Amino acid sequence: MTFKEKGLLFVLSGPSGVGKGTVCRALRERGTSLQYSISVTTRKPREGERDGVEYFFRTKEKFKEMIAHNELLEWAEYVGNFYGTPLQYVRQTLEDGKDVLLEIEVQGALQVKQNFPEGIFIFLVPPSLGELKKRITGRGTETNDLIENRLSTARTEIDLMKHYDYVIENDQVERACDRIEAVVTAEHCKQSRIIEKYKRLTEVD
Ligand SMILES: Nc1ncnc2c1ncn2[C@@H]1O[C@H](COP(=O)(O)OP(=O)(O)OP(=O)(O)O)[C@@H](O)[C@H]1O
Ligand SMILES: Nc1nc2c(ncn2[C@@H]2O[C@H](COP(=O)(O)O)[C@@H](O)[C@H]2O)c(=O)[nH]1
Repeated sequence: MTFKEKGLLFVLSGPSGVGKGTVCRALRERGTSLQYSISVTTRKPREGERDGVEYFFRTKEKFKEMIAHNELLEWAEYVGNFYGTPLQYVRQTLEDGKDVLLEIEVQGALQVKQNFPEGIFIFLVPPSLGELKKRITGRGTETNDLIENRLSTARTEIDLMKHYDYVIENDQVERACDRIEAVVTAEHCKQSRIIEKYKRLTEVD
């Protein structure tokens, strides 16, 4: 029997405006081994966002069809829009032995945890709630109402961070990236030790 080495699934969540997207972009620029899943959403593209790059932008009807056909690993309604992770991309990439990073909100992350408990769950936190408000307001992409809505959702999300394996502060983008890379390295070491042990225990004399 062989022990096929699959990729690891990392899930990054955190309140709106904490800097998940910024940190993921910085990680990409570093050229780590992580692969990034592109989510499907029913929200309208922001200025500069392109279909198939930041998101696959779809209608509510199409999104519901994807749910009905079991095409999503997880999905959630977040502040009036639907978001979901295409299952096939994640499944195939992990099978190919590559790590995947999902940048998703908390309800979706908890679904992944139920269906894929071997995933590694990271929660990104801001230095303070005041700083979070400053960041989401400073981004200038949402109306005041939506900002308030996202900030009140943030409080509920923070209550759920106890379900995560790691809590990482995004005080500075490069430092947050270092911490995430340290988690990836540690999880790989753990995995290698398990595989090594398995091979030794199942070796034929
Ligand atoms: N460490 C940081 N220090 C200061 N500003 C930051 C930091 N990280 C991100 N920002 C800024 O905060 C704002 C929100 O960042 P970003 O859009 O990446 O957040 P997000 O968590 O992906 O939000 P959402 O969940 O709403 O998509 C951006 O203007 C970004 O430049
Ligand atoms: N459950 C999921 N949440 C997702 C997914 N893709 C993104 N997100 C999260 O939604 C909010 C809002 O994103 P925004 O781009 O509108 O600011 C944020 O927390 C994202 O992480 C997904 O596939 N599933």
